[in-house]
Amino acid sequence: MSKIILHVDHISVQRYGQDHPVLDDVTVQFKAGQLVALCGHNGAGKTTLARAMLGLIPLANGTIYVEGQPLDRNISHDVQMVFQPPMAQIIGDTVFEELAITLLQRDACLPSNQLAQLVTDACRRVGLHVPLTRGIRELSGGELQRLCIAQALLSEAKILILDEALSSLDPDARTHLRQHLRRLAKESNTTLLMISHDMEDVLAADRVLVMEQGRLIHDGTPIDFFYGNSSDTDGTESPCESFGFEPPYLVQTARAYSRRTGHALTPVDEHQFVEELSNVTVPS
Ligand SMILES: Nc1ncnc2c1ncn2[C@@H]1O[C@H](COP(=O)(O)OP(=O)(O)OP(=O)(O)O)[C@@H](O)[C@H]1O
Repeated sequence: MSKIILHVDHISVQRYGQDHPVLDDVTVQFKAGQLVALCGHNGAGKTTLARAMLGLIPLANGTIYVEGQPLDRNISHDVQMVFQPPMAQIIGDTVFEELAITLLQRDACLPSNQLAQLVTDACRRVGLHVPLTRGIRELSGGELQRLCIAQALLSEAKILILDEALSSLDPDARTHLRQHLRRLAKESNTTLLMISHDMEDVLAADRVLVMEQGRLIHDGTPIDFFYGNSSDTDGTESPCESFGFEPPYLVQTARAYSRRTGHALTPVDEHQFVEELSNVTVPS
């Protein structure tokens, strides 16, 4: 069983002049190697939770532990965030410079041939296929997002927070990068916390967290979230709908099929949908 990397233990955050806490007694644990989606309507407290996990916000109550140690300034490099807008975190002039700076911060004596290889590998891992000499200002929005994710992965953080980091990508690039992130989480044993309003992002995650008015109100798998009790074929609302989100087209189609035929399908991607459909026994 993978170990607990980060433990948010009953934390509350109170902003000056506000009656209600912005985070209200939030408790959640994160294991290594998971892609976790964090969703919630505007103002629910998602970014505040992320910033608290980075150690950037004073807590009114509770403690955050990273690998069992209370979070403080000395160990906050274990948690990294891809900020919005992405340019806010860029220092270098070219793709190579940007990634080399991060690598050299880790090991200032890296030989140049190894440095070049590691930069090339980092770009490949996130699907950034541009010359390493390309100027940062010449990158498209999607390429810049990939560069920021590559940089955050090179920092060897144990928890990487992506706050709406896929939002500027076109739908194809978004689908591709989502699958990539899922693989990266497993391969590098990094926990990726993806803050998103996009239900397609949520569908691709291993786990779904939902926040409302500063509280964590749901923690489960995408199947729980989108299909609820999988034996329901009578149109009962799923948690996704009851929290006020619109399920992705794939989920709506599968649920319509289940209601109409009485065969409960719970796919989270197209391949699974086809497989589940092909296993349905049709009465002769
Ligand atoms: N620096 C601040 N000072 C006072 N209140 C703040 C501050 N930052 C955030 N808030 C308030 O805290 C609440 C939660 O904000 P937060 O940005 O965490 O929500 P969110 O879920 O990330 O929202 P969104 O989806 O709109 O980005 C909001 O009511 C917001 O107005």
